[in-house]
This record gives sequence, structure tokens and C-alpha cells, in this order.
Amino acid sequence: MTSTNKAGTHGTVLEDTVAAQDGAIVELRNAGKSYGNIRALHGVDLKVHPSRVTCVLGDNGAGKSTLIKIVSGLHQHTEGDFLVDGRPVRFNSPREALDKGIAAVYQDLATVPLMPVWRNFFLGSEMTKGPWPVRRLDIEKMKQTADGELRNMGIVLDDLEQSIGTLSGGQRQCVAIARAVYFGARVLILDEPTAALGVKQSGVVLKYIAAARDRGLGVIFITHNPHHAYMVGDHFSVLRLGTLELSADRSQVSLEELTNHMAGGAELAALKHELAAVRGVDVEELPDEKDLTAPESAPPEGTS
Ligand SMILES: Nc1ncnc2c1ncn2[C@@H]1O[C@H](COP(=O)(O)OP(=O)(O)OP(=O)(O)O)[C@@H](O)[C@H]1O
Repeated sequence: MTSTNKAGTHGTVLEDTVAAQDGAIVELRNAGKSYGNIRALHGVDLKVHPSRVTCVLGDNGAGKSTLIKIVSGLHQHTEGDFLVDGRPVRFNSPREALDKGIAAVYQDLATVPLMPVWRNFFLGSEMTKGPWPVRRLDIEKMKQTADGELRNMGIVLDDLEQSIGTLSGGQRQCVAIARAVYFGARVLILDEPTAALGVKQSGVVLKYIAAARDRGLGVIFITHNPHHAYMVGDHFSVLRLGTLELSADRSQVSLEELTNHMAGGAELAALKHELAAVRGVDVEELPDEKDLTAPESAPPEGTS
């Protein structure tokens, strides 16, 4: 079960791995992926535990998408081991990953913009009632359930009849998170959930990442943004050129150190202010703008 194939592994993989199964739902051991001659990922160790947020950071082309494609069943690893609940797996499709409770929420959410919120919540898994020949959608039950589930996550929308396209990007992400929780996800993979969002909406999404964690899910939070990662993260894995540059628990790395591994973002001060009012998100250790490590070059607009 343990990988013995170290062939070709290079880069700096800092100590983080424990040989024994320790309650991790998902684990990559010395894992990698090549696309033909292109070695997109190699020598990666990663663990996802219940009630913990594992942040995967990295610049463009670092291998973040490749990593989550392996875990979510879109691609198969070509090196090392991928384990779920301590057992080696090799998914043939995202459906197989979902069956193991691993759900991915992507930036371009699979929603139908003109359909109501409740309808999107159940898209593809509609509740029905009545015997087979006259089986029909159980609209009332779907509305009630969607409403209850959203409220359970602390998401209060004025009207579930409104089309999902009228919600903000942040609200749509939150509906998608609540949906994954409802449908039994144990591991939630969030691919750059704050990348396209403004400061305030990013704060809202971070709040629901914390809520998913508090519901016992293991969260993989993919981001370019060390400040967003540090607000909710329990563990930080920084990828560079397809290999792990840093793998550290929260207690082992400061925001400044994390920022040094990534290009710094300038919106932190404003975000810190927004998040001070959000329960369950730790802002104490975040520096003010003046304390920030200066980025090597002028940061681009937005978060990425
Ligand atoms: N299907 C593919 N075929 C060939 N090469 C690929 C493929 N997908 C990714 N790569 C290469 O693998 C490397 C890692 O890409 P990946 O998309 O995983 O990075 P990333 O960290 O997600 O970047 P970004 O933030 O820009 O999405 C890159 O050099 C990329 O060109």
C-alpha cells in the first residue's frame, strides 16, 4: 500500500507524511501525473482530514488543477499512491469519486441560471413522489429541504424562487457548498472559490468554508491567495512547478512565511476588516496592510 516508487521524484518535499493511517479521508503519497511527456505533478504528499481545511496554493501552472483532477476522479495519477480511507483507489470518473463522498465545486458552477435556487439545489437528483406510472416532482419537499439546508449552513436567501442567475457569485458558491454537504460529501474540493469575487463576497465564501469544516467535512481549498488561505486553513501545501515546495500545518507557518512562498495580495487590510465580523474565521494573526510583505511586482487586479 505504501509507495516504494521514488523514481524521478525531486524538488523539496518537507516532512509531513506519517506512514500509518491516521484518520485521513484522502491521502496522496508521492503522487504524480504526466500528460504524455509533460510531468505536471510529481512527488506530492497530501492529506485531507475530517473537520480540517487543507489549502493547496500555487501560481499559474503549479499543478493545482492536476492535483484536484486526480482527487475528484477526472484524471488518474501516473505515479505514487492515492488512498481513500486508507485504501488505494483509482477513479474512472467523478461519479466514482462522488460515491466515496468526494465532491468538487468548480468556479464555473454547473447551474442553470434561469432556474430557481431550489431547482438548482436538486439538479440531477430531484425528489419525486407518487407511484411509478404517475411519479412526479415533489416540488414542496424540494423547496422545504433546500430552504432548511441553506439555513443550516447559515445561508438565508430572501426567495428560493428567484433564479440562481440573479444571485451573486459568492451566494452561488455558497448554494453549491450547501448542496454538496446535503448530498453527503465528506470531502469538498473548492477550486479557486474566491478568485472571481470581490473582497466582501470572498469573506462570505470563506465563512461557508468554515461552516462546512464545522459540519465535519474535510475541505481542499485551492487558491492563489495566501491571505484567503490563512483565514480558514489548518494545513498549507504550496505547489511550484508541479512539486511540493511547502507542506506545513498552521502552527508551523506564519502568514508572512506563506506569503513569501506566494506573491502577496494587497487587499488584505480591507478583507481583514470585513472578516472581523464573521464568526469562525480567525483574523487575529493577519497583519495590517503596512505589515504585508511587498509583492515582487505589482499585483494584478482581482485576487489571482
Ligand atoms: N491536459 C494537459 N495536457 C498537457 N499538459 C497539461 C495538461 N493539463 C495541464 N498541463 C500542464 O501541467 C502543468 C500544470 O498545470 P495545472 O493546470 O495543473 O496548473 P495550475 O496550478 O492549475 O495552473 P492555473 O492556476 O493556471 O490553472 C502545466 O505546465 C500545464 O501546461
